[in-house]
Amino acid sequence: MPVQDKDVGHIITIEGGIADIRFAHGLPMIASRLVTLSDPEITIEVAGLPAHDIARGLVMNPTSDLRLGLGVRDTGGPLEVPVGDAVLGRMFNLFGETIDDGDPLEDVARRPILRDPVPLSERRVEGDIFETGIKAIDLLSPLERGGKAGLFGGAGVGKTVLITEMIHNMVAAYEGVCLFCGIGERSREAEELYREMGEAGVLDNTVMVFGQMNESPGVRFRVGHAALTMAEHFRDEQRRDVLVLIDNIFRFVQAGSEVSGLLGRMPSRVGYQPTLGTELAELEERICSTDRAAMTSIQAVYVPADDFTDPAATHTFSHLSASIVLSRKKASEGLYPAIDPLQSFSRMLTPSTVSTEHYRVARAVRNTLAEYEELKDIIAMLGLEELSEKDRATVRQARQLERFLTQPFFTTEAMTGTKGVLVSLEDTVKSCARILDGEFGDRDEGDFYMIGTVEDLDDKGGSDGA
Ligand SMILES: Nc1ncnc2c1ncn2[C@@H]1O[C@H](COP(=O)(O)OP(=O)(O)OP(=O)(O)O)[C@@H](O)[C@H]1O
Repeated sequence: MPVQDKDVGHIITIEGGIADIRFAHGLPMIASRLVTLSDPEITIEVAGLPAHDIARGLVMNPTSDLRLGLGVRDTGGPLEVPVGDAVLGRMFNLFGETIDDGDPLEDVARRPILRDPVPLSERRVEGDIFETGIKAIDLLSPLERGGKAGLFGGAGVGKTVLITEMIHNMVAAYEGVCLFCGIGERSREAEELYREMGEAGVLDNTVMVFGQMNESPGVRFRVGHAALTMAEHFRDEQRRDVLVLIDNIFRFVQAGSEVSGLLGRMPSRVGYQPTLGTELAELEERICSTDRAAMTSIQAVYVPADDFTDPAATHTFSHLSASIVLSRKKASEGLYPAIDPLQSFSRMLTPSTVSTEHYRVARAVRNTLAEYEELKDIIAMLGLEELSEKDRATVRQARQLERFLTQPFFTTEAMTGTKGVLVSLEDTVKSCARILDGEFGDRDEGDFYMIGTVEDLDDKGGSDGA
């Protein structure tokens, strides 16, 4: 389509990642995609209209190629990304360009990255458990098919490892489409994940979208929406279930805060943008299940300085049906996955949704671990010997359970030298019930470390029921 003069403006200021563009004949809409009349094109997203003839935009690409006076064209709508079967097995950036080594996509349907969430009346709550094969999660914070789960933790406690393990365990058996969205993390991780998924042979059902830490705040802020547009197309047009994995949702909040700073908005609580709540809701509310198909999501959430009262963490908590909290203390003791069962929560763990036995065992495990937690102070002051026989038995069982809930991962095999295991929920429940029954008496707690089910204890020797 020939460019009409009325759609063209000129850059009048460039500052940081922000450019002001003067349009002589009418302004573009907020969130419109503008492109420079240069080669290569630079994308600018309209973020504000500070005067009757000026649009203020976020520059999505590196700004070094911009210059004053450069012509800018309004494309008349937001950024668009390709959708449909053509995206399966491919890796994309925010602009919908492929970033793997395959051929570029041509002649594919595209959809705008910004869309309103599905109305409440069309949403559906599933109520089935989504098994992960990871003992500590399936037993104590089961995920919901069609629900949203968060993996919370400070730096380096194992969020990425856990999400990669879930991909490994779930994607091969999953009949729907798996969509992975990387926001603001290391590019190396993206490349590794792509290679691993290719090797595992699950790439055909997978789409990956990345806006990593080296990219502009605008890209990191929008890439989650781009990924959801692709996911929604599978759910709505093809009626296929979708599993959306996001690493890391905190980086989305952080990008929003950077954008807000660039636009000169006054910060709010703890320096975050005043619009944190709405921005997060705009993204999270798009992740939902409908009558057409289920959209399940697992999101890693970085918790700055291990402070769980940080506004980014608390706002994210409120959108989730399950939150799995990773603890630095457990990680430092090598108890991986470093899940803190007392802090983690799932809406699914109720007598009406899980089996009676699962509920009973999960409650008993949690209570035993909670009692042990309370006894720790006394043990530190007086020593284990001062405890009553009953309390000593509780401590013994809790320490066995704590170790039993560790699990060797497939994705860390090369690092730990231990083969990964996947344990069904049924086996986890049975094993924990036997530990709670005291069947393993004084058996060394170390024997329970990094095993699958209690059947594996036989391989470790020693005497059962001593
Ligand atoms: N299940 C596990 N088994 C063995 N080691 C693990 C496990 N999980 C994490 N680790 C160790 O912890 C390190 C950090 O893990 P990971 O990169 O997943 O953390 P993260 O929480 O995503 O960190 P960041 O916030 O920096 O991205 C790993 O490189 C590994 O050494």
